[in-house]
Amino acid sequence: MRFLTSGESHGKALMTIIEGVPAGLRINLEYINQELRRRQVGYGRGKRMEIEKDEAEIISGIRGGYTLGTPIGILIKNRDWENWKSVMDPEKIFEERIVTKPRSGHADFAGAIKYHFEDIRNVLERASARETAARVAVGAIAKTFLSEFGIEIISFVEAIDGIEDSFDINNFSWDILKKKAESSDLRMIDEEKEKQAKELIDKAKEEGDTLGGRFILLAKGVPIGLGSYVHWDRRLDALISYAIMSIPSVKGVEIGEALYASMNIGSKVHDEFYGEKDRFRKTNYAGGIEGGVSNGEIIMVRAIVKPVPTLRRPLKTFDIKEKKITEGYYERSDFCVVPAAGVVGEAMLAFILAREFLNKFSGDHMEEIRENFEKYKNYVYERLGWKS
Ligand SMILES: Cc1cc2nc3c(=O)[nH]c(=O)nc-3n(C[C@H](O)[C@H](O)[C@H](O)COP(=O)(O)O)c2cc1C
Ligand SMILES: C=C(O[C@@H]1CC(C(=O)O)=C[C@@H](OP(=O)(O)O)[C@H]1O)C(=O)O
Repeated sequence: MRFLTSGESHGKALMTIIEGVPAGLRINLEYINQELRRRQVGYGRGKRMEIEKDEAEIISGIRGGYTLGTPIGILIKNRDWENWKSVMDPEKIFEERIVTKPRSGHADFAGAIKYHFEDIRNVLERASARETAARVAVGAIAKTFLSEFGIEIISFVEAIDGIEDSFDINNFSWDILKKKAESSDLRMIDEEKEKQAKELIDKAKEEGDTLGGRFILLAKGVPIGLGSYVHWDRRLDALISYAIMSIPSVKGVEIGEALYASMNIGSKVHDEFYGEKDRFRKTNYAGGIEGGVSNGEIIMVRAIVKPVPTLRRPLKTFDIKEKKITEGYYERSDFCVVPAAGVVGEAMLAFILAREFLNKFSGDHMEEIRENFEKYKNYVYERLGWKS
């Protein structure tokens, strides 16, 4: 399974083609749109989200509600394009709106030099995280596929700036976590902490600044044996890190409680076997992956998100036309994107897990994959002495 996306932030639309989705998977368009909405809302978003109302248009690969096994094409229109038609004209250059002042923290500077552009807009249009809407549509399909095999993914915000929620991978309720994350627009679990974080975001907004934080992704029901230890580019932890790190503004990825483990002795952090079907390990500091292979425990990924770079009180910049240090510029921006980035994280994790699941239990139709999976499940039960 693979996908490509195309589209500029203020262009006509975003597009994606997902290839390798097996035939016979039931697709619910409303579910895709629901996922797109989850990415759009979230405390700390700016004015652009008041313009956009992301909706997926299925172009190909799905008929009568089921996948055909052919490439799936999806289109998401940019409502804001109406306001940018002339600037984004594919044929005429719009001289009056050329951007020559790179914003620190964006691809603006390095991108303009790398691609020989005089107009930084050529960089920022594609480097923009607007593209992540297309990824979320892909993720909705991956999640639909995974749910057929009892695999579920959730995310929540663990920290905004210095305000931290506490999370214990060894002792938490999946249902409570999921419900709390979904019932709030900052996706934090502790109500008091969330209140404090919102106040901090409001303050940053007032002062023309931005905030970062962390989100956590959890995947439950992942079978033993996705990924592999046999080659560097097949390790599941490496594949997941790559995918999560590709999200704009994510600057760090941690699998399980790696930082905690690095500061503690081995006997405290390696997950001893307990042996029961409902509690096979005593702890899950490894976050469900050992040696690059899923071990049947909940997969845990933590992502570190930087404060978004466009500031209402912009930093000094180097004008690439005038070739001198000057004042930066500001149009509009989000103030905090940690909750939205978490939803994109779910999509990327879902894609990697679906792809690796298909690598292991491959088939052209869902029925074939189901058969392969059931056979393997029986084998695992037998190996571990469990009753099915
Ligand atoms: C959903 C989402 C929305 C974002 N919105 C903004 C924004 O409004 N303003 C901004 O400066 N950066 C925003 N970013 C982050 C930038 O796209 C990102 O920091 C920039 O492209 C540089 O990439 P890097 O941070 O990965 O190095 C957003 C990121 C995400 C995931
Ligand atoms: C459009 C989205 O996010 C955009 C991501 C983004 C950036 O620099 O990454 C900058 C902003 O774009 P604009 O300058 O048009 O307001 C965000 O709104 C989106 O998430 O759908």
